[in-house]
Amino acid sequence: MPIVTNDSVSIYERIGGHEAIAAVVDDLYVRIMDDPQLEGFFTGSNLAKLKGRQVEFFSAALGGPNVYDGGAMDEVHRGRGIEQHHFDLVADHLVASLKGAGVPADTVDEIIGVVAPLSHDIVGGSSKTPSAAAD
Ligand code: HEM
Repeated sequence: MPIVTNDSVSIYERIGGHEAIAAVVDDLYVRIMDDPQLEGFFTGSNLAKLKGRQVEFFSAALGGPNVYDGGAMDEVHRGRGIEQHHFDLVADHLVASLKGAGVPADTVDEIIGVVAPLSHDIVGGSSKTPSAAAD
C-alpha cells in the first residue's frame, strides 16, 4: 500500500467527501435558519437549491472533483447588507457543524483558513458607496 501523507490528500477526501460535506451543509443551514441575526437574509430563498450550490462550492474549494457553476461570491452577495459580524456568525456555525460531524480541530482550522478570505468578496459589497470607496 502506498504511503499517503495528509499533505497529499485533499481536505475534501480527509473529511469524507461528498456525503460528509452534504451533511455539514445541511446542519449549517439548520443553524443559520435558527439564528435570528441570519435567517432574514434567506427569506424567499430556495434552500434546497442553495444547499446544493453550497455543497458544490465547498467541495470544489476543498479539493474535491466538483465544478462549482454558481455565481461569483461578490455578485451573489452584493447589495444584501452583509456585514463582517454576519460573516463571522456564519463561520462560527460552520465550525460547529464541522466539529459536530467529527472533523478534527486542525482540519476545521484549515477549512476556516480557506473560508475566511472570502469575507473580502461577501461582506459589504453594496456597491461603490462613499464609505466603501474610503476602505
Ligand atoms: C462562508 C462564507 C459563505 C460562502 C462560501 C457562501 C456561499 C454561497 C453560495 C455558493 C451561494 C449560491 C450562489 C448561487 O446560487 O449562484 C450563496 C448564496 C447566498 N448567500 Fe452565501 N456564502 C457565504 C456567506 C454568506 C453570509 C455571511 C450570508 C449572509 C449572512 C450569505 C447569504 C447568502 C444569500 C442570501 C444567498 C442567496 C440565496 C438565494 O439565491 O436566494 N452568505 N452563498
